[in-house]
Amino acid sequence: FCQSLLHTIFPPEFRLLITNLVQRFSNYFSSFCYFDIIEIDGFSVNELYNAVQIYLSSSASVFGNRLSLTRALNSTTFTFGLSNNDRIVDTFRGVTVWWEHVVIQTQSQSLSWRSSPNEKRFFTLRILKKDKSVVLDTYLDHIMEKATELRRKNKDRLLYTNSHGGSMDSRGGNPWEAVPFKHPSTFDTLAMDPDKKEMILEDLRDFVDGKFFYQNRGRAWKRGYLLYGPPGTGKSSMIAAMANFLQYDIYDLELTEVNTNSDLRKLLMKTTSKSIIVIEDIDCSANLQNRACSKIDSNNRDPAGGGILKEGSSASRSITLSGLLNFTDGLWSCCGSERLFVFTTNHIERLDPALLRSGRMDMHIFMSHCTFPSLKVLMKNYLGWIDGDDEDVNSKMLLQDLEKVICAAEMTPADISEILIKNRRKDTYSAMSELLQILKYRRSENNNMKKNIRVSNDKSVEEKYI
Ligand SMILES: Nc1ncnc2c1ncn2[C@@H]1O[C@H](COP(=O)(O)OP(=O)(O)OP(=O)(O)O)[C@@H](O)[C@H]1O
Ligand SMILES: [Mg+2]
Repeated sequence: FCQSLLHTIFPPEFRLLITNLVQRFSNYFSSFCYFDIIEIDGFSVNELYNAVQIYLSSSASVFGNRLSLTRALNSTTFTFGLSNNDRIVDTFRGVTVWWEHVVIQTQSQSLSWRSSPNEKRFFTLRILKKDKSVVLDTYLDHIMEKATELRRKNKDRLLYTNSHGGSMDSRGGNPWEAVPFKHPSTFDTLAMDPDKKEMILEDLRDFVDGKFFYQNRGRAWKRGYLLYGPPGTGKSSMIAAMANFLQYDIYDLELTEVNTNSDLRKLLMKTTSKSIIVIEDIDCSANLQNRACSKIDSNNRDPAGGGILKEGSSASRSITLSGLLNFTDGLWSCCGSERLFVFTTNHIERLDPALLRSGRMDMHIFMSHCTFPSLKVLMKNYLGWIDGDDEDVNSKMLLQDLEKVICAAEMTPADISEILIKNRRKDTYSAMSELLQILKYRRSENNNMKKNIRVSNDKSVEEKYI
């Protein structure tokens, strides 16, 4: 009625003025304010619109009755979204906000060769005026952060490798090449002492939650792990389990491909946060005995006392131990945050103490030969054996026998996995009996070998005296 009255009485310019005035007047007395977050801002996509969409998808899946469902390329999960013109309420630090997803059909303006979208989409955020500062100062940042986290969670994680050394590729881009990371190892399938496993998990949880702890103590938000032990004890499997647990990408650094310290630095600068930087078999990767000897003298002679180094050998490259130390602990190491450095070796005694000190390698984890608790995990993995399910006396005795021989057999989890894979079609009891025979055989072999060593040692002592 008011509108038609306006139309008949007032001229158009005057009508606009009055409408504006009424709007201002009602805005002045309303306790709400509104923000429109438009999908396309001019010609570019509004990042905040995408972030809100992802952010709301997490709560929409819980509260919504009618939702849109999408699955993006390279995504591992489905994404829920608000349907057109649907609403949702969210709360943040005690503040309630109302979201509406508005879709307006627009008419195509011209006949052009480019198909233009004929929908205008935006989110409207309605908040109480008194909450404006909370929303603008922290809520929107919280949405952006949460969206980045969800995006990372839903995306395939990547395994990077430096196939071009540290130099930029011909396209001037990233020195790292990536493939989707699909390793299925988890802490559940990892065979190791349960206490040790829990200690590592606790350490990883602490690290992830430690943003403010590290910041307040003036430390770079990074942590170093050294995994050492015989081949086949699960060092690489542990790295995969860590990445799967933390949902991090992995940068597998092939040190022998890197020619100079500056290339090493470039590689480091191109890694992202929330990642694990891995150097496998660090003792074989380069000549890194100590800081001084890693420098090559003018005659290309190994300063540690060795002969002249062959051209192109790892030591004749100019990557040095101090370069590697700076990589893990120097000023450059904090150019990103929330990163783990994991080094593996079969021979910890060959590593320079500088590399092992806390702050560089904060945790030294020994991956041992298979123990009884590890064996239980492997039997669960490969035979579907469940602890406590062995009711009959024979099975219980078999289990006790396995416990007695497992340590003396000195077999790695990789060896035992192979035996269990071969016998996985047999029933659990037969597979375990087969394993017991092999363990007993390995134990007696080990005992004989130790005896022979003792005899030869005794003989050499006798010869010395004669
Ligand atoms: N602790 C373990 N838990 C579960 N599986 C294991 C474990 N150790 C070894 N395996 C099995 O053995 C295979 C080889 O293990 P992995 O590559 O992790 O050993 P590694 O310690 O890295 O050996 P290397 O020192 O030769 O690199 C894995 O594919 C896995 O199936
Ligand atoms: Mg390995």
